[in-house]
Amino acid sequence: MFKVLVSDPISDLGIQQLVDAEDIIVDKKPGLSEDELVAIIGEYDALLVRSQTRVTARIMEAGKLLKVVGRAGVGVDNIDLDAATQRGIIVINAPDGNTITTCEHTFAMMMAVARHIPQAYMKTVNGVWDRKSFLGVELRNKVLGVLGMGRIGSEVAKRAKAFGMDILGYDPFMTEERAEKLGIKLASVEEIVRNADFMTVHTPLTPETHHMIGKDQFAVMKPGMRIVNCARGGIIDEIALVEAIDKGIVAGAAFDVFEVEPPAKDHPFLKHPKIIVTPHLGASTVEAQENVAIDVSEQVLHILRDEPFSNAVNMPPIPAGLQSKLQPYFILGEKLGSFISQMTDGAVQEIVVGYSGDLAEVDTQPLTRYVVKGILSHHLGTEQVNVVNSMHLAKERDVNIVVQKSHIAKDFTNLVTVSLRTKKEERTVAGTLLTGYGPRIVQIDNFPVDVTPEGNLILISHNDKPGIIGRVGTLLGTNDVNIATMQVGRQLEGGSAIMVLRVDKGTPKEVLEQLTNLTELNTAKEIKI
Ligand SMILES: NC(=O)C1=CN([C@@H]2O[C@H](COP(=O)(O)OP(=O)(O)OC[C@H]3O[C@@H](n4cnc5c(N)ncnc54)[C@H](O)[C@@H]3O)[C@@H](O)[C@H]2O)C=CC1
Ligand SMILES: O=C(O)CCC(=O)C(=O)O
Repeated sequence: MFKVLVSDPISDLGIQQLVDAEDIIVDKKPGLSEDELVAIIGEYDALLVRSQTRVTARIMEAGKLLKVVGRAGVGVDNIDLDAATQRGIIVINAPDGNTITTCEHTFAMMMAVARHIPQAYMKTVNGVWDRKSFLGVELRNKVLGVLGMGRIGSEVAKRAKAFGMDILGYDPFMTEERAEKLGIKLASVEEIVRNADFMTVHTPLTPETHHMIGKDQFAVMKPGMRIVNCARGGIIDEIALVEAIDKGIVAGAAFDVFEVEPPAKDHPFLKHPKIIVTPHLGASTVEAQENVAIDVSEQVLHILRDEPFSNAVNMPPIPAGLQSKLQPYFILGEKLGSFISQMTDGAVQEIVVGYSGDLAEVDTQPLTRYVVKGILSHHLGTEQVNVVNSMHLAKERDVNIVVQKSHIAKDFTNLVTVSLRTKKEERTVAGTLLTGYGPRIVQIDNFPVDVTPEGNLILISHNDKPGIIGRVGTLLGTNDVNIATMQVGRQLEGGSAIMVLRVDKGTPKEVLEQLTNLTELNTAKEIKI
């Protein structure tokens, strides 16, 4: 017998298959505190949550029998994934079941902000017949900017076309071919901000998307823009948005999500006449709640019964015999993927992974998953990508993956080479495991290097001229960025060269910009591993 605890309000119909299963006992106990959960979780094999329960390390520590945490929805930001992975608890989500519902909520919000529906409703029910204050705008012939063209963003774009809108889309994984199929135009964030009349965000919240619409973007924004956020609080800088509305740059905003939920009582959105809000209702329809509960219950059943399952967010499927041989390479592969995705610009089209030397002899499929995970995590967020789903996510985004093997690894017993082809460029890194020293990057493009892929790095491309290293050192020093180690690689004296610096902390954007302005310096990128 397995025991399943449902700790959030989850559709009864959706979990019926669990209730009906002869080998499962389901307990529904919504609204428990962390302490209360810690006290009872020890007797359960599975925990089913929506977004209210915060599944903390303490809860998982106390869940001695816990095999799986099921999230009835997409975002798993309420679950401590590292703690789950450390304890071998599988976390699964239901990524598809609420796509259409959230897309439709986005439209409800877009229409409501275009026509002032909540504000007009409030006046009307309060007895004021005001037909003058609420002049709206049409969606027809307007430009809609969609940031994040995944499941929900793509559905929004399809429907916006039916409203006669022109769509500009931005997504690091969007290729020209997919954009053409969807009938949208690819654009940069800046192009969207400068040209769109409406803008909607559908990305996860990652370090890269945090405040991706902030002061700088509002400064160049097309006046009269209307903004919708039904994805995650924090993608749009809330304070900067209020300022932009008050300056007359933004005409209105509709938010379903907040940086802190629920928002404080004095949150500036709550009393602002041009901002409309809903309490994270994007996925709240009968259909979506049934869908996600059915999906997640099905997978929980499979996991408890030791059957093949899908939608794991954190579990690496490693064939037992290969575990010990490949384990150290998993770390190397993921680091190479993370490094190359941060050094490369443009929408990813192809990933070529080469295995040379001893590695050519073994089944490297699990290792490729780690490389792809490292690449995709930079754009999709570490919470969403894992070695179970990385290949699937790449395929979903039309990213071609090529694996090459060679028995000869010049100068090394083993070498993993990763090349990334994007619309803009093709870049390469190669790495090896040095016995006793761990992972090393030994090649960046055509330059031989010896870099430990760890911590805060700055990758600089420059011309090999006297004085450049000194200028870089002085600039970083005056900006309080301390260099721990430095590696320089070049092919020919006086030719193009690269520098990899390890610094003690993150490098501010302005300092990277100042670096690129130095004579003989071409690019400077921060890489965090
Ligand atoms: N309000 C609500 O109740 C709901 C909110 N959501 C949220 O909506 C968001 C989107 O969900 P899905 O479409 O299902 O996810 P998805 O994973 O299918 O799509 C996200 C897309 O964002 C793109 N992206 C990542 N970084 C980017 C960047 N810097 N710039 C532009 N695009 C970037 C990714 O490439 C990906 O294609 C998620 O944050 C999810 O948690 C989802 C369902 C309900
Ligand atoms: O369960 C909910 O209502 C939240 C949905 C959501 O934000 C998600 O699925 O990411």
